[in-house]
Amino acid sequence: MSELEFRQVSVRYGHGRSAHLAVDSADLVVRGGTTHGLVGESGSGKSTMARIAVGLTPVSGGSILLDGVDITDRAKEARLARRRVQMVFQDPFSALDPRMPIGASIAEGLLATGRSYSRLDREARVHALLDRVQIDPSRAGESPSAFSGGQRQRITIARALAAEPAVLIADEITSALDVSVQGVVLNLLRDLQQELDLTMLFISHNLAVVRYVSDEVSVMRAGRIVEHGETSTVLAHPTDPYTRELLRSVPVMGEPLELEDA
Ligand SMILES: Nc1ncnc2c1ncn2[C@@H]1O[C@H](COP(=O)(O)OP(=O)(O)OP(=O)(O)O)[C@@H](O)[C@H]1O
Repeated sequence: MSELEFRQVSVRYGHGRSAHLAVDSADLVVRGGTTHGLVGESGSGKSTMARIAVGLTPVSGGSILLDGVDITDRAKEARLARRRVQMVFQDPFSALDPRMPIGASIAEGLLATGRSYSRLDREARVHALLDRVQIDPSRAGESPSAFSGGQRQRITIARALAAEPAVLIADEITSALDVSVQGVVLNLLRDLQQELDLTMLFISHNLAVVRYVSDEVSVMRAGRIVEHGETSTVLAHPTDPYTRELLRSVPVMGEPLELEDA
């Protein structure tokens, strides 16, 4: 089981007077085999944390360690380690190439393992992955447009799993979905996390969703981690005023969370 650690990480967008510190000396540890929720209001820096972990955005300072290897480094070892961190994005409609059959998209994910597969092995693996995310494997040749939003999100999860990730980063993966299918995707993710002993960073502004899947939680505000701990403790006894505010202002399943007095 792999551990992902953000150590004193900062990210600055832009230069000079227009520079903006999106992440400010953030520390966060996703323990091996657990799900760590990252919550915070829009613009607090959550997606930036996801993007730096998979190398889509460079860090301006600090390091990100996967089992002790700094994956922000340019060395070959770091690049190989970074492939073991995979991300599932918010929007399943833009995450898949519309011209590519879904089986081919999933097969692309296999490349990150660095192994070579025969055509038969590749097909067998793609079929097994589709089966695992409850999509009929006989539909591997169909394009993404033939599938619903929830099905597409399951296909993107299958693609991420094809890379045999040590760490999965899920960035608002249910927010573009109908409420009716959000539960299906969350349950699938929870099952996969347990089955594969995945280490998962689960980003969402929806506290109900975070509570459902996360062992631990960190709260982000204006680029800083303002509070972290076991999910049940943080949500029941938030110590930071911002967390209390967040809990009060975000309706959870239509109801404000009941807060015990600190
Ligand atoms: N490519 C970029 N260039 C400049 N500023 C950016 C860029 N990406 C994000 N930002 C800014 O950095 C800050 C953090 O953004 P980020 O997307 O990480 O927050 P977030 O918490 O994920 O928000 P949301 O939930 O709305 O996606 C915001 O002020 C945002 O406007």
